[in-house]
Amino acid sequence: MGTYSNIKGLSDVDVSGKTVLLRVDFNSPIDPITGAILDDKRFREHLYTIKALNGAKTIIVTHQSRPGKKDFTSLVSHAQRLSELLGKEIKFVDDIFGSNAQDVVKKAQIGDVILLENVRFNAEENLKLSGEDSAKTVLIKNLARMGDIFINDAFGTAHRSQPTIVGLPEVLPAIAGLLMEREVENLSKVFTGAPRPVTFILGGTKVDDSIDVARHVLMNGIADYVLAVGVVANIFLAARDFSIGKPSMDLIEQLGYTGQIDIARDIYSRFKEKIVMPEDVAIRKDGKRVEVAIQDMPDDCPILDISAAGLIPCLEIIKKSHTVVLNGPAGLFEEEEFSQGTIEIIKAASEAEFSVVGGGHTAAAIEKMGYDSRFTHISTGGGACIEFLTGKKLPAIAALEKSSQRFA
Ligand SMILES: Nc1ncnc2c1ncn2[C@@H]1O[C@H](COP(=O)(O)OP(=O)(O)O)[C@@H](O)[C@H]1O
Ligand SMILES: O=C(OP(=O)(O)O)[C@H](O)COP(=O)(O)O
Repeated sequence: MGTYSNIKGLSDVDVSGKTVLLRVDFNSPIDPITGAILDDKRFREHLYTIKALNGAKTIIVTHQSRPGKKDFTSLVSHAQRLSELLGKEIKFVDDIFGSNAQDVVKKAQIGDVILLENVRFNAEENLKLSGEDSAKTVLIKNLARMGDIFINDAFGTAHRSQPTIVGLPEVLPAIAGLLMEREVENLSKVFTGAPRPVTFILGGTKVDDSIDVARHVLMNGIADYVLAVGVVANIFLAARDFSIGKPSMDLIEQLGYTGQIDIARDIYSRFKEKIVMPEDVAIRKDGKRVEVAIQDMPDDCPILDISAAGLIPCLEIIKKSHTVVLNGPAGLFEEEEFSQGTIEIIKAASEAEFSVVGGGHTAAAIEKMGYDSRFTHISTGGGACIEFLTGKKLPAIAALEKSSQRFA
């Protein structure tokens, strides 16, 4: 499979006539009252793999949310949405591996698609386990009995060392699905072979992950520039001893990222010439958007966007970049008054020869603008994408590599 030659894909293995266990990530935002699926991007992205399995019996394994959360639900609506998108009936079973599920699988015909119940309804799936320990679980032993081959297409869950992700490849020959392949190929191209200059735009609120990515890509010569925006920019501004105002400092503290300021200071001291951030910002003052230079920042207002003047150096960097990796919005874009920076950055990033996007909020902002097709790749992963970009080998990928050696 391209740069990951140790992993097999659908072009390497003939699955026709087989019973395939397909792990996808249909975890989606849902209406807490009606249970309706509010965004079906992940469904649409998995369709290519599901359609490619037309010559097999397909058993889909997925999760929705996790125990304790309001959107931890059954997959009835998911089955409905998948049927609509696929244009054929999906057999939903309100069971994971019990006799009911085993029965439906036994009776299924080639071309049938079965969706099992939310796999996180089984307590074992919520454990963080090694591949070996996962293989010993009741869940994996029983799921494995139902299929001939395992296909992992769940890139969004690739950073979780959970039984269906790392255990099924231990006990069944495992390959990557088409979405997993596309994600891994595009995201690894960011590290090697991407046209330079390469710029990472890191925003949003996941500061610890973003700082990790910045460190990895700067230390390893992967990025020519890091453009910090959103709360990540506020951290770097604070690290440079600018006063960012009490509300923005309070938010950093609430998010538990105060310690990241020192880490940002260290990175900035080493890579000053490569790290850019807006030094002119938009704040909320007396309920309205006001633009100020960071030196004139009042102490009682939050920084919520980049100002028009602050955008100029940011857009300059993006315009001269041939590769742009965009992860996290540049401000409180949900409020129109503070969406300008995010919109302008998305517009500029979409012009790059090679453009990769991570993060649910960022992808949603792009989709709302109707700009999706202008990007080379919009990842279906939030946590998985950012962890991949920190240079770590994701558990799902390590498990697929191991499986292709074991079942060579
Ligand atoms: N300066 C800011 N102050 C407060 N919130 C911000 C700021 N910049 C961005 N945000 C918020 O960050 C959130 C998204 O962050 P994150 O979850 O990290 O993005 P993604 O889902 O794309 O990875 C949005 O809700 C946005 O309003
Ligand atoms: O949506 C997901 O992660 P994401 O919100 O980081 O993209 C995945 O389905 C993983 O879910 P989890 O974070 O509950 O393990």
